[in-house]
Amino acid sequence: MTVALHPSIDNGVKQGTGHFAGGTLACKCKDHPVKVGVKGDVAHNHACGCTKCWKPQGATFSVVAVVPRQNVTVLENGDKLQIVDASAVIQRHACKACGTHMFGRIENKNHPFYGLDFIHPELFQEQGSQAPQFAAFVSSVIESGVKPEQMAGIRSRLKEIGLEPYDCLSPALMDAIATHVAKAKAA
Ligand SMILES: N[C@@H](CCC(=O)N[C@@H](CSCO)C(=O)NCC(=O)O)C(=O)O
Ligand SMILES: [Zn+2]
Ligand SMILES: [Zn+2]
Repeated sequence: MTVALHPSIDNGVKQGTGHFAGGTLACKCKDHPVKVGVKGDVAHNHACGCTKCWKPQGATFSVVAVVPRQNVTVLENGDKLQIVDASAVIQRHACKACGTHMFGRIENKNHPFYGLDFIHPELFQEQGSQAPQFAAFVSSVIESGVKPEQMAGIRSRLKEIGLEPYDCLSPALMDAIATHVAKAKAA
């Protein structure tokens, strides 16, 4: 049996259309689902192995991407949202009833990713958003109970579906963080 990573990539990564105009994210509640509108396509979509990102039941990885925060609007049942951990860098707004994280927001204006919200594209009611590009925080799955002996299989399956595994973020994002830090130091 192949290693299960996340239901949206286990049968292969489906490419985006390249012109996704945005859509509506819906939580898992049958009654009064929380709905969040997102304008435009997502960026830096990735599989994330960290313990903090929301994953559907049984998944080892989350699939998470960023969008400009001004493109994110709560459309329906926002009263069901609560912040999972107010002390975290990314404040994840989750549905109190079903636990689904609807968007994660950075409030620290000095953070390299300030201005970007983290969202889970699998919650889009529409098809065609950017496909996952890489896998991040892969080693962190061990913190959620994956055995170290399983890591070789997980990394090789990620590579097989075209997601380069990194143990932090991708080189492009790590460079963006370092550039921000260098500029802040020079200022
Ligand atoms: N080993 C830790 C790593 C957690 C972590 O640093 N997660 C990243 C990536 S989340 C989306 O890519 C992060 O930026 N976290 C900030 C935050 O969660 O507020 C673990 O697994 O817990
Ligand atoms: Zn819900
Ligand atoms: Zn994460």
